[in-house]
Amino acid sequence: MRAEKSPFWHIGVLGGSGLAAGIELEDAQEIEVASPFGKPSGPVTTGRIGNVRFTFLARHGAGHAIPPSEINYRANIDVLKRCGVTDVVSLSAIGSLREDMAPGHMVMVDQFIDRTSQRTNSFFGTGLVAHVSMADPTCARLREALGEAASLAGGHVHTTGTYVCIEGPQFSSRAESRMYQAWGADVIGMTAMPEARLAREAELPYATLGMVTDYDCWREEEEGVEVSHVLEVMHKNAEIARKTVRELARGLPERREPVGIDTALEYALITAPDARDPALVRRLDAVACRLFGEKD
Ligand SMILES: CSC[C@H]1O[C@H](OP(=O)(O)O)[C@H](O)[C@@H]1O
Ligand SMILES: Nc1ncnc2[nH]cnc12
Repeated sequence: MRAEKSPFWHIGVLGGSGLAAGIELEDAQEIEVASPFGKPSGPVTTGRIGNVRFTFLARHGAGHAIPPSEINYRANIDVLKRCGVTDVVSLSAIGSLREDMAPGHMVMVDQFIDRTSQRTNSFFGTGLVAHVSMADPTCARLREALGEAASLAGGHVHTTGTYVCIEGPQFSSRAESRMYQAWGADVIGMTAMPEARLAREAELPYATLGMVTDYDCWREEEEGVEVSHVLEVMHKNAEIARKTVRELARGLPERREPVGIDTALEYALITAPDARDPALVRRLDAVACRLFGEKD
């Protein structure tokens, strides 16, 4: 595993509901990548759009077989890092908690509220403790490039939004939906956490392109959310999502300048070297390759 990031863009794409079929890539190759954190959601597909490399992984697996709580988020992020990705884009179906974020719109999520309770949310633990900052959980540079690309692809784009991540798999009650509004959340989903936390620990800039599929259930006149309706909207939007990825590839500068998130672990490790668990350190050969990987 190379210790330093490539000076060229390599975007990992985590495809969500309605996007398991992936994105169109040149010279595409499907690869099974093993992870010390267990089984990822499936094989990755790696290829190019112009000069930019993309590696795609369907987070719910083939045929959407894996529910949000059972996704092995650690293995998915580890595998993307192992493939050498420099940045991660998440494509997600979301419910809207605001009148002006209508079904069909795109939201460039910049903040999260985490309501999940059953997911392993860190690569670190006993024998190697780390505390990374999550003050700004998404990468402003990547988010802006993705938002620009989504606009060029014909999307109606909201440039910021707070995403509340629920455990699911059930949708929310009306009381919960209104409570999330009162908390200041704009959109709702079930998968961005702990994905965004783990990306940060793996020193990978992360951005979510949320595609609004429904108004959740806070509106009096609205029936509850139905999956068939969510998927119908997602299938209509899938082409815009794929076009967004192509526009992103076109819009990125040829070389990738480093960002602060590339060194997020620099001051995060607190465990003294002689108190570290060597087995845990070995498992972090990709996630923390800059610190524990083989030197070139
Ligand atoms: C199919 S509706 C609920 C489902 O859709 C979203 O998934 P993803 O973020 O992977 O697109 C939501 O978070 C739920 O998992
Ligand atoms: N209303 C909603 N709640 C949670 N996850 C969703 N994904 C799409 N719509 C959603």
